[in-house]
Amino acid sequence: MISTSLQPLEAPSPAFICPFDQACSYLDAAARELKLDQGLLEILSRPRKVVTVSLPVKRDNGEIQVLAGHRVQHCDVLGPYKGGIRYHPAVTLREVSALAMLMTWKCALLGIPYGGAKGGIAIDPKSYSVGELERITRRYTSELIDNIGPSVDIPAPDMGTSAREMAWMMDTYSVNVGHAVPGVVTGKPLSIGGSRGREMATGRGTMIIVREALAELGQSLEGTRVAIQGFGNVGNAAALLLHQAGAIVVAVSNSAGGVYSEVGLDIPALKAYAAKNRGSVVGFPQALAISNDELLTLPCDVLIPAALENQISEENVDQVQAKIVAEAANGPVTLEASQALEARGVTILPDILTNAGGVVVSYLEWVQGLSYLFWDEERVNRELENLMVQAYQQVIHHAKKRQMSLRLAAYTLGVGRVAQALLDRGLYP
Ligand SMILES: NC(=O)C1=CN([C@@H]2O[C@H](COP(=O)(O)OP(=O)(O)OC[C@H]3O[C@@H](n4cnc5c(N)ncnc54)[C@H](O)[C@@H]3O)[C@@H](O)[C@H]2O)C=CC1
Ligand SMILES: O=C(O)CCC(=O)C(=O)O
Repeated sequence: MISTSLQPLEAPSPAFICPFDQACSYLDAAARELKLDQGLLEILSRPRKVVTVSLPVKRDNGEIQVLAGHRVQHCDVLGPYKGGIRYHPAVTLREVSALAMLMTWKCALLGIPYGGAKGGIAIDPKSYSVGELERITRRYTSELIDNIGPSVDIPAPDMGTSAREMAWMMDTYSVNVGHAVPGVVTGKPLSIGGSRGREMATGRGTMIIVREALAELGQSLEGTRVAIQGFGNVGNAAALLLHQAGAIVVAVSNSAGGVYSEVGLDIPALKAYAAKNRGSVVGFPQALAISNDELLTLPCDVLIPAALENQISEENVDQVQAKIVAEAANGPVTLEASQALEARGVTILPDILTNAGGVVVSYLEWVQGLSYLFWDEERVNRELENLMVQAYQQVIHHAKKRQMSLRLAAYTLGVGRVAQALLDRGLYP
């Protein structure tokens, strides 16, 4: 039997919030601020290369499924394309294109020499066996073989993927070219050239940016009440580091639901519980069950969406009570909701800054690999801390100087650097 999940590129329903349109709106706002030439804006509005491949996969029961695998390369004017690979049922070409564009601005904002890319396959990894996931990942890598490489495009983990998938990608690429090429991916296991600190890096970067934003308000992490949506690689690490720094993590959730404790959750115990329950926090003792919707509107100081896009929208923005929203996920707050929150004086720490810790340590992993010299975790964390704080200071300085939101400031800095590089290179023919 043959089934297919190839996704047609037809227009979505009107209620759909298109992540690519949202990304382009932010780009337009930055372009207006920078007074960018229209032609330059057109170059930046479109991905340079869009690759969609058909992936026939034999399921364990003998069924043949044909999946669609995407890789969108937005811009490589500053260096090789860089960005994660997402396995999630909601993956579409539009979403991957938006996320690729965000990667371009993120890398430029952090001052790391990469362009932006993203990849994805519309599957729920929990519905596939490890063997099936390995076959899918290897086939996807083989299909992309001419489009990736350590100086061309360097994938990394994103939602639904981890060091395990990166190891399969590295091995498949290496076998295809005939020698070991660790630099083709980052976020690898330590045994094949991964970096210490990469697993916690996105959560650590989020903790650093929240800490800096609180300091700006004369506050500290100690005693700050935090709610976190998503308890995967990013949410889980952010929760632990914030807890260790003295914050009170009152609620966390995953796709199955959430848990709440007025006095703060015991995060190490919750991590251990989730590890035994396929990542789910539901049913954790000494906590009240809450829904994902309730988590977003709880009274707290800092709300950290660390799962999917469009979680705070016109539908729930009026009920959000946090004073700071730290976007650990990519695109978790819609454009309209951002404007409503900003009008109420809520600080939004934008995704391209807040979740940049992952790609920063990916860069450090790549640098270590290229120099055949590996650092201890303390050094990795120190370099991460320096780059994150420096980027935060640039954003806050720019926002104050130009009287604009942190998001617009971050975009203006990122887009401005990419535009300047395009001009200096003679428009990148
Ligand atoms: N992994 C990384 O290094 C980076 C990830 N990000 C972004 O962070 C976000 C999360 O990524 P990861 O933690 O890597 O993914 P993950 O796959 O490790 O974890 C995702 C978490 O979100 C939960 N989730 C899924 N749908 C949900 C829903 N509707 N409501 C509540 N929770 C839900 C899952 O159950 C899981 O706990 C994504 O937006 C990703 O693009 C950004 C930068 C780097
Ligand atoms: O680590 C990387 O290269 C990419 C991380 C990523 O996909 C992201 O920042 O959204």
